[in-house]
Amino acid sequence: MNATTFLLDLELRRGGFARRIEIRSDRRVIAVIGESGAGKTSLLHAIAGLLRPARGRIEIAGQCLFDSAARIDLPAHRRRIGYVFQDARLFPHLDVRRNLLYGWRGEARRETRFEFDAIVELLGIGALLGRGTAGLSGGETQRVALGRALLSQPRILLLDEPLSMLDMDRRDELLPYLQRVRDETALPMIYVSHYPEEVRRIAEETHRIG
Ligand SMILES: Nc1ncnc2c1ncn2[C@@H]1O[C@H](COP(=O)(O)OP(=O)(O)OP(=O)(O)O)[C@@H](O)[C@H]1O
Repeated sequence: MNATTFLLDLELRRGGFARRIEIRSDRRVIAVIGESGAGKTSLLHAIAGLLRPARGRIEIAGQCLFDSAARIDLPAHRRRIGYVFQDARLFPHLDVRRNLLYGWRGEARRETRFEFDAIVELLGIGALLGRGTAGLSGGETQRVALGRALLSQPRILLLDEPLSMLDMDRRDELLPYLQRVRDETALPMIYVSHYPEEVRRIAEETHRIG
């Protein structure tokens, strides 16, 4: 991407917590690192429309999602964001296939860029489709969560410490899938982590907050 991909200039407030965050980057894949409590998750929530900044502007890939001065505040469902949480948050009452299909509804069906079969192949989850979520390993769970996020046909992908619940061996297993998603989807991505060595394998540029 040639133009500025990420233009984030905002002030976050949450209870007694207040933080100004300024990130400007023309890279497609950036990482945000910082100590626990620095505001990384809050930043992703603000981008996703789950937390309203006290003031500021959020522009990603040329689209303005929030601008307090211009009174722009797109509702969360119109921001077209794929969000992968630390703890995956799969639906326990649905099998893997239905978890994936949950993302692929409504608007996402009308504008399909990431096809079901292609995503299943990309993430290597074909053998899991008929299974419940309870018996999945941590790495399998996160791959399904990634698939669900991609099938919602996002324009932006936000990853909040997707490896943090995994032990070292499982992290090494999941990383290549994250790299495939990065390389094959061509989506702007923000990758949040505590660990500089992990983000070096994923992101083109790292921003520290806090
Ligand atoms: N719902 C809330 N109400 C009040 N304060 C909150 C709320 N959620 C988070 N905070 C506070 O906001 C600050 C930033 O939290 P946030 O979760 O964004 O940090 P983080 O950098 O993602 O931390 P971690 O790496 O531990 O996940 C913390 O001081 C936290 O206690």
